[in-house]
Amino acid sequence: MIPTPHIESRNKDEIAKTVLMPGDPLRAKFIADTFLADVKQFNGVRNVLGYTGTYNGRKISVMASGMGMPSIGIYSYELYKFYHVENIIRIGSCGGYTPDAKLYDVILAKDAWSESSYAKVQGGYESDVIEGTPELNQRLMRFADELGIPMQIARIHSSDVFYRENFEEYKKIYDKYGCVAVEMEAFALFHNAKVLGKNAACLLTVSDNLATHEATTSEERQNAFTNMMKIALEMAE
Ligand SMILES: O=P(O)(O)O[C@H]1O[C@H](CO)[C@@H](O)[C@H]1O
Ligand SMILES: O=c1cc[nH]c(=O)[nH]1
Repeated sequence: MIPTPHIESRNKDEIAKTVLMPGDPLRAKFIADTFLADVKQFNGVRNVLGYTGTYNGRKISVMASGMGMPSIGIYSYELYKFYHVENIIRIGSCGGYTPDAKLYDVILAKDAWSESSYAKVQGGYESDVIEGTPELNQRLMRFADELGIPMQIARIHSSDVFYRENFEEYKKIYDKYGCVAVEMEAFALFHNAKVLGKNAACLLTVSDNLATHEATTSEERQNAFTNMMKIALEMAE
């Protein structure tokens, strides 16, 4: 069933087996412009930009997910199911829940805890925790090591809500569930990978910290989180 309602490519070979997936379409463009050669744009529907190119001669794609679980739920499902994508690596920004999470730190999500109904509604999944694919995580840990980039492996919180009325709630989520940072997509991505027999991982860069109130700018979130990009790009086939 291609093209899909949200991806305009008519040829599944235009998309690599491994797709890097930032939330921000302009972060996807930055990665294509900065790191890839022989770049071809395969999606522009709704400005959710998608590109395929080569990294050190190896094929890889990068496409935005938009923000939130409904959005990454659509794009990751279409890529896995209709374009035969095998691996999706989310490369996102996150808010630190503890002062130990410093701006620009890279976190690999071992698993995601969420109060979201996404997995239950999509596939009857009852638990509130879903793991990333351990084999992908092993590879990403090795790449980070080889590149000399420090990376923490931890549980994260996937939230449906960016602006909580009760701001202090994050402290309870840290204490009770051990989530070191918050973002808004990994739980749905991990679920889609699980139900479709595919692989998913989530690399995050700390863009702000709820405990210390430090924050990066929107421009830095778009263009400056290059360490996680370099780790993820090593996944090129
Ligand atoms: O920087 P991205 O990948 O969009 O990730 C984070 O930033 C957005 C919120 O500002 C949410 O999508 C959240 O998950
Ligand atoms: O979802 C997110 C991403 C970055 N910072 C936050 O506080 N929340």
